[in-house]
Amino acid sequence: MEFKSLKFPKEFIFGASTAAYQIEGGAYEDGKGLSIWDTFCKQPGRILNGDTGDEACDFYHRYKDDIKIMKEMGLDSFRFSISWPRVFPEGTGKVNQKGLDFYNSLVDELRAASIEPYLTLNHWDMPQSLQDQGGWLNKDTAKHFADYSRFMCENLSDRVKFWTTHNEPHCVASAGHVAGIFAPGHKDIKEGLQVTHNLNLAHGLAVQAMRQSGSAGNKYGIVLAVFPYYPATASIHDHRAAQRWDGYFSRCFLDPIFKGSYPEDMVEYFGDKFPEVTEQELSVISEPIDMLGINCYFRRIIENDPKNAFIGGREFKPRDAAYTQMDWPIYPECLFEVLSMLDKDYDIPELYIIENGAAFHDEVSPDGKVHDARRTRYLHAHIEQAKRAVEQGINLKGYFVWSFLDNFEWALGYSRRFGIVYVDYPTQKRIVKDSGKWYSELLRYNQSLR
Ligand SMILES: CO[C@H](O)c1c[n+]2c([nH]1)[C@H](O)[C@@H](O)[C@H](O)[C@H]2CO
Repeated sequence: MEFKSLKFPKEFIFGASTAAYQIEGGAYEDGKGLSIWDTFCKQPGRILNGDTGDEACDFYHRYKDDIKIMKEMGLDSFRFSISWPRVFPEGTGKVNQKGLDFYNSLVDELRAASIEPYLTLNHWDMPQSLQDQGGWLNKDTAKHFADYSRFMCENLSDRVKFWTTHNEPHCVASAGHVAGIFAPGHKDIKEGLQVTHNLNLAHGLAVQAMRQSGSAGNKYGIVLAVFPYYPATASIHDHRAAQRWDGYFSRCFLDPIFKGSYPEDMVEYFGDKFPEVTEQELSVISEPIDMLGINCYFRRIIENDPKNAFIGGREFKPRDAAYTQMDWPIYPECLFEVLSMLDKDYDIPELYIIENGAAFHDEVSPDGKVHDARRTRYLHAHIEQAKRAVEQGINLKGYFVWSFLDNFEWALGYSRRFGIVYVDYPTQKRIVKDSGKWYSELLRYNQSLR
């Protein structure tokens, strides 16, 4: 029985993750306002093949049928995000009732299927109207985010227990404001660091706001991408470069949230580009949270690169590794190593793996099935590492695969498939891949032991 080595505690939950802009579609429907990704996709050259999230997986219309698939698979939980401009077309002020109705119905359908909703409030698709007022560079946006978070909590927290503020704020700050490859497409290091701080502030304000209005027993947190960082060689320059990547991409979020201060080495490294930070703001950012969601797909091997003006390093790709279609090295131990580091260095009540998965070239075979054996092997190997962490006493409470559906992969459009369910975009037909069937068997095995 292959699953004996994947036996988890009874309360451990298995789920699948998605995000609004990547699956919903309905981008201009029923009163939804523009998001910065709606705008970004319309800018020539931004997205591969000129793809957009206009229709995506049409989840906005097909969610009831998709939830039937989730139930048949035996998902314990479904992680999704709220499209802020679908509920607040201008980001603040007037509510779009049809947008709120959609999320109320989504949550009702999930609960009726005995699937635990796991919610993220900001998965990058912020309202364009707030971007027009400076977006995350404007500290008022942090307050608007807290008001939006409070509103959603008031309306859904009788049925939604798990609330996370941001998904990967580092991505919004670095890819969106330094590298310029994600919305809003800015390229300014000082701006990116200010956005880093403002996102942390928005997180803290939102947790405080939700705690005041949400139901007792709710769990509040954030989803961060955390990787193990390795130097490409034994040279001190590569070691320092790896430390800088870990310093910015992990600790410039983990430390203010869990320790109430930014890492001194990073404040020193960025010098006058680092934003002004007050003790009062740090007190808000470090508002205690109940859980941390982790996105971890691989390890990052870093070599020194003075030409990288932001962080002074670049990723090294060893030839002896296997790679996914994202050119990410396959290294299952990344999960155990990240969870062990977090358990050692931070005081975190509960940990969840919110995203882990792989893109491979998938095809529908003549038998009408999708035989994605590499994805099954990837999931098996990584879930084994999650089990290893649980056996070491690390307080890991759940694992969510990225993703439930093939979906819009940001600047790469629809060219990458991460789903355990295949989406034939021209027809929107769903096909549960072999990896989805394997994952379902794993869930059923663990449920049989409860
Ligand atoms: C480099 O891995 C990151 O942690 C990461 C990978 N991913 C993510 N973050 C995002 O949260 C998702 O929206 C992406 O679709 C998904 C797949 O690219």
